[in-house]
Amino acid sequence: MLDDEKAYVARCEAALRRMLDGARLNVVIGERVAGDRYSAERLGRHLKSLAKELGEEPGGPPFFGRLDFGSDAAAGDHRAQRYYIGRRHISGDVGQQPMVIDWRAPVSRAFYRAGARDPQGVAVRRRFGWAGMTLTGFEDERLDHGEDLGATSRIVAAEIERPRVGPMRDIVATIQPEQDELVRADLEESICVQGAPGTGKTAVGLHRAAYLLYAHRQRLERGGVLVLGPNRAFLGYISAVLPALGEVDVEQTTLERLLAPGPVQGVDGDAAAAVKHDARMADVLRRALYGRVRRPTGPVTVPDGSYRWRVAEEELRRIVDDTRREAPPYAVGRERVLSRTVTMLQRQAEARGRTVNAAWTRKMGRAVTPFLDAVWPAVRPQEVVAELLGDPAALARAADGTLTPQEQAAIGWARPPRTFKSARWSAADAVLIDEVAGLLERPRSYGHVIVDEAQDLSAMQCRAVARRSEHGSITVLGDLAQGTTPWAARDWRDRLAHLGKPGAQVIALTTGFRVPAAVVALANRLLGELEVDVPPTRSFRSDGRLRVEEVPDLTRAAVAAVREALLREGSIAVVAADAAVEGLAAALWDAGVTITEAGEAGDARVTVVPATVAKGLEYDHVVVVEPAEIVEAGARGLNRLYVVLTRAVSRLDVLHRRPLPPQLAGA
Ligand SMILES: Nc1ncnc2c1ncn2[C@@H]1O[C@H](COP(=O)(O)OP(=O)(O)OP(=O)(O)O)[C@@H](O)[C@H]1O
Repeated sequence: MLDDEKAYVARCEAALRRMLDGARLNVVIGERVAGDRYSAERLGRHLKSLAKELGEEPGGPPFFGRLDFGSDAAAGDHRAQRYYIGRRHISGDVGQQPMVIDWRAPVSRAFYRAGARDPQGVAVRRRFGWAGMTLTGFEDERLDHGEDLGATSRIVAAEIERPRVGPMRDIVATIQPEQDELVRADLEESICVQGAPGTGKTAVGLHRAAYLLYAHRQRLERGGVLVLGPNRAFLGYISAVLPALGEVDVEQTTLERLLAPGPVQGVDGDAAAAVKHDARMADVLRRALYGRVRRPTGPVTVPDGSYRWRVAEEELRRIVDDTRREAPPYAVGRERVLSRTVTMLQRQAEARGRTVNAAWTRKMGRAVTPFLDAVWPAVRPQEVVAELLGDPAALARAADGTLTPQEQAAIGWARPPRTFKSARWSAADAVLIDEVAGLLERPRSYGHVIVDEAQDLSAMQCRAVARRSEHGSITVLGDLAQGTTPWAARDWRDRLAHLGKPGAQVIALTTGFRVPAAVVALANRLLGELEVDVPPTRSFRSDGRLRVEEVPDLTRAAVAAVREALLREGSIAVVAADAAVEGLAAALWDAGVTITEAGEAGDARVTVVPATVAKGLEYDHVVVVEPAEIVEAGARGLNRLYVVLTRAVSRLDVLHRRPLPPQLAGA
């Protein structure tokens, strides 16, 4: 029977080659047959992108599952049909059904969701085991006989427990039913996934992106899909997943880089950052911007040949007041005031029998500009923020009743730059500038935005995301227990409101696929102290090893732990307080151990990871150095330690010289 399946593999590979050859040939023919140059180019571009998609796709097994539908009515249209499920669609011969169905196609849903209790018409579900490109075996579940292995399937368990090497991989072959529900949620639905470490939030988010692009290709290609992660190391770690699923056009970045593409030059103190990230700043900025709009004083008069046109002060006031009431984006408002004023002039001119054309309108527009600059001046967002932070009187005007005098003092610049162009903007300033830019002009709205580690976003950062998903939906991924920024969320409701999706459903994932049970138990000792209400997690994994050791020399012990870990397969990380990282890296280097930077692709199996960068990453073997120092290194230190302790897939060593934090004592 395995031989039959191997023969099918060979047929699939041949069919895939034919598809690729066909696509390439179409490019050539398409260029020749198109009637005119315009359609030749359009057709060519379309066919080339198809060929590129097919050709660029990284190789891999052609399928991972098979569904045999039963012959009763429950099977519906699929009665007695057999389907192979894989990462990509493979066409059959002309008039024949596909050799392999895309995992995202509607019929594939049963592969993930069918169970003994609800077989969905499926008689047998087959999972295939592979070693590289070689088919090594399969495992059947006779759902029609009530057989349902669920996550105890040998093949599923092997995939989840495999030692981790290199960057994150896709999980299409083993998506669990509760994950699949989130992956395939409707495009219109915004969802928030609260999940403990290793429950698959990131995996779910990335697969959801791939699913939505498949199900709503045209709409999303127009709007675009954006994935936001916490830092560069994290993005490096996840960057290969979507391309492996055939999706190369998803923008993956950090919010910081999205808002300030250049380097951030300024640094805020804690007090200033706290105020700048507070939702009240939205009000302050709005007032600062609209404080520039002035009441017209006096009429506008414009000489025009032997005539002189005039708009009275009263009328000008009405124009400005009406425009303010309509509340368009600021830049649109300016255009409106201009065109309404010119219209008034035009009416007078036409009443006098003057012929009015485009050149005349432009001339009037120029003549009205000084008035416009006085009542509704053009501004740049940086200018507004610089004035606010650099001029205490301006700040007081905009923040009166909203920020206390102390808060105003905290964000004011001690030494304002000469002009806004020479300001050294901080990361928080970039968020403020973006808020003003959003008042001036609405930014591009994506079709779907996926925000990972969203618990760490401030209210103002959430608003920046909301502006970019105004006409789309979002997937919010996070864990309240892993919040490490000073403004991290303690509950999801207010964050979802700032994200512009107050009605989004919050769904919890509670099965952990990364962290072994013994390690979960250790980390859970901290949960009670983190002041968040999150459901407990059940670890899928009973394997794994935890070692907590008091040592006289941390560096020497860390080097020894790494040496021992190197005897086995898998990635290794030494995680320590940021200040200790350099010393540890140097010691490992001296001991002849090659290391790579967190999130960088490299051959070395060992990484030294600063505690502040560890979020979202995972390694097969983790060596945590001096927990007490990690806790002390900043606010929310216990949350930080919780993140650090939950990065291990197989083995965790906790090395300490000083006493462990009391919550871990006796571990
Ligand atoms: N259904 C699954 N099958 C196989 N592996 C899975 C499955 N779900 C999750 N995993 C694996 O478990 C690990 C943790 O997943 P992921 O990083 O998505 O979790 P997370 O909830 O984002 O964790 P964290 O909160 O720590 O960032 C990954 O290696 C992922 O590939």
